[in-house]
Amino acid sequence: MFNTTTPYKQVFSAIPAPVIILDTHGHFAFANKAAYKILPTCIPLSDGVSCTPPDWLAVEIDRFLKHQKDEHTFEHCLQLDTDDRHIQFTLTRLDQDKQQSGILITLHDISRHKRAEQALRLSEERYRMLVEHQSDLVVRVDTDGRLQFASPSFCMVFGIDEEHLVGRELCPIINNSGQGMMKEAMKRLDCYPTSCYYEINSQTLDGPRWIGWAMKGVVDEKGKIEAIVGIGRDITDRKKAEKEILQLAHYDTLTGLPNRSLLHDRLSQAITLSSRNGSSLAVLFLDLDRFKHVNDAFGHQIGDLLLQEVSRRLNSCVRATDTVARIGGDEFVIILSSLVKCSQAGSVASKIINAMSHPFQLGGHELYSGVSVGVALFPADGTDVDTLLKHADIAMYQAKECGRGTFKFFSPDHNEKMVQRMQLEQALRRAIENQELFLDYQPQIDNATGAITGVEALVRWNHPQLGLLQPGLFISIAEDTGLIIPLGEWVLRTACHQAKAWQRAGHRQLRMAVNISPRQFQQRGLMPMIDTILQETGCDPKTLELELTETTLMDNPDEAAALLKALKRRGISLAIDDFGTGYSSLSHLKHFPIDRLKIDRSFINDLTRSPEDGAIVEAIIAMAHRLHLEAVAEGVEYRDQCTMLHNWGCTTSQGFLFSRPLPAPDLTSLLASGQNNVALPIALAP
Ligand SMILES: Nc1nc2c(ncn2[C@@H]2O[C@H](COP(=O)(O)O[C@H]3[C@@H](O)[C@H](n4cnc5c(=O)[nH]c(N)nc54)O[C@@H]3COP(=O)(O)O)[C@@H](O)[C@H]2O)c(=O)[nH]1
Repeated sequence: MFNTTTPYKQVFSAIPAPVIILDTHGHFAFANKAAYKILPTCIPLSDGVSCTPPDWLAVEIDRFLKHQKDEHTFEHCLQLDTDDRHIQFTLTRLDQDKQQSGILITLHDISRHKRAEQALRLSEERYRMLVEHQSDLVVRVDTDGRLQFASPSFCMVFGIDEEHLVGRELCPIINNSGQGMMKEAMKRLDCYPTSCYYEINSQTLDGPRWIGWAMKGVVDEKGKIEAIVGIGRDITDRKKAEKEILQLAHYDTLTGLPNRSLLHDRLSQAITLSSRNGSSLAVLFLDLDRFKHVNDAFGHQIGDLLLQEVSRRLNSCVRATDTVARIGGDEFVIILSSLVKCSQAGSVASKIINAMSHPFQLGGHELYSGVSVGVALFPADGTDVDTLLKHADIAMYQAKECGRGTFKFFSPDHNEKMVQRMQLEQALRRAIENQELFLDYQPQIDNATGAITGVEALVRWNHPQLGLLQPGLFISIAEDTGLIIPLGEWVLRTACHQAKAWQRAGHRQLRMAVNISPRQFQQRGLMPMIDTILQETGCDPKTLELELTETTLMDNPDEAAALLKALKRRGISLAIDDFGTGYSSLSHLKHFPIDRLKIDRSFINDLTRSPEDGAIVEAIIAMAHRLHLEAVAEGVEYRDQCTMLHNWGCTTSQGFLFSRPLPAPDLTSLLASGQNNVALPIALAP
């Protein structure tokens, strides 16, 4: 029998581990303090007093004794205070003098370990639930890229039998051509084991789908990759949206051509390539001639069809490696890369002009639309994107000035002119509000009496640095930039105010002629603007005359006729300016409610020396009479010109012979000077 007075007791009392000793009958014989702490209710013995152990322990003791083993371990859960405590019991025989003298029980509190185990189990369960029920695809592969695990979603997407997936290579399943992906991922994860991402187009049971794979390396305790876990998500919709956004950002929706932004990229790349291999490239800037007219006359739908057809024709004129871009309404840019000879650019420009000269059959209409092309060369005309585009644009303007339907290479001289033009444009924007504009008035004379029957208002610009500028220098800029709209409105208002002032001063019949530019005439708000000014100034509409060029009217004859009729209804008279220099269709002319034809001064100039000019002028005057129109001669500088005109029946003249354009106060004095007329050439004097 175990003797508790033996040195064992002292030893066991001193150690911190809980220990219990049972006697040979299996009764409690001793428990140290640590054991009491754990089993205060289960070990109801006072030191030295033997008592039987609880049933659950007695069963285990029996089992131990029966099996004759040296050691027996079991776990038991004890309710201590409010806590459940998991205790591991280890039973060992105690021998004294080779006789069994008792059983030693060591206790080990494994509650914390148990809790951790349970937490792990729960967490695993949670992860399993997540993996098995989520739509993302989850795989784990070994370092050879062979599957160790795949989520049910993966098996479903790729039509794989779950039972036969372990050991299969992942790459052939997700993308046949993606064999290298795993190797690459492995290499990358080896260097940076955090994670990497691939987007792979896979053939799934639902057809081709884009899947984004986030890969993460699983490392062993030595930090070496032992597997890769991949989470895949279907990103097909995102890819589609990205493609659409890219398309919108870089391509013109109407024609499908690259837009300005993509053009910049392509041109920049082409410049880099050309610099590297020492080749040339050309930038062609194209602007359709008369596109606005097509839009106005046939509507925007036909205008759109025209732009689409133009795009097709342009593409057919260049190589597949060249770029055709649409950068605005009717503006296109072409990049011709890797030119062998710069003259090639001219050949392509000619080809384009020829392609555009053929009629377009659109929506039942046969349309014609030419194109003007400007060419800038790399590196001669510029070595960066902006300069090349700017110079090609300038060259295009020059082509337009040369009569449309042509091409021009960029020239630095022309550039100088363009720079001046741009400076003037900037200054012109401020000219109206800075009150730098003013009007001169040139008298129109009755050839029979010498009376001043009217005046033409002519705008001038008192430029703060350049001094007095004539309209020939700035009207075309105003027309091209749209500034003609506010400028024209200012001219009309000022002229009407002046007309009203002269009417008040007694010159009630004095006609005030005002030039209306093509763009002003096409402007939708023209009629309301004229009405407002007439109302505002109180000017009698019967004294107002609008001068329009033939080209202005012929651009869209039907609309022009309607507008002219509306003007006539208000009592405003109408004159065709510079007659003979534009292209009038006589059949249209008879439908226009015109009052006067102003014979262009180029015919008057040589009237006395050129029988041809004389014949033209005589014919115009005769035609005017037959059409019940008045003929007015402009640019009359010599008496004999005036005599000839009078003899042919021309009733009115305007020119330096009578008076140069005058400031309003000077004309007021002239009008007030007496007979309200100017000296007529002697031969005509009444
Ligand atoms: N849209 C607008 N156009 C305008 C306006 N004001 C003028 N203009 C147009 O600018 C062109 C040039 O005009 P300008 O330099 O004023 O020249 C006019 C006359 O000075 C000039 N003229 C008149 N008589 C003679 C002459 O005997 N010899 C000669 N060499 N030149 C002469 O002719 C111009 C008037 O021409 P026209 O208008 O065709 O009657 C000119 O086309 C103007 O129309 C404006 O406010 N708006």
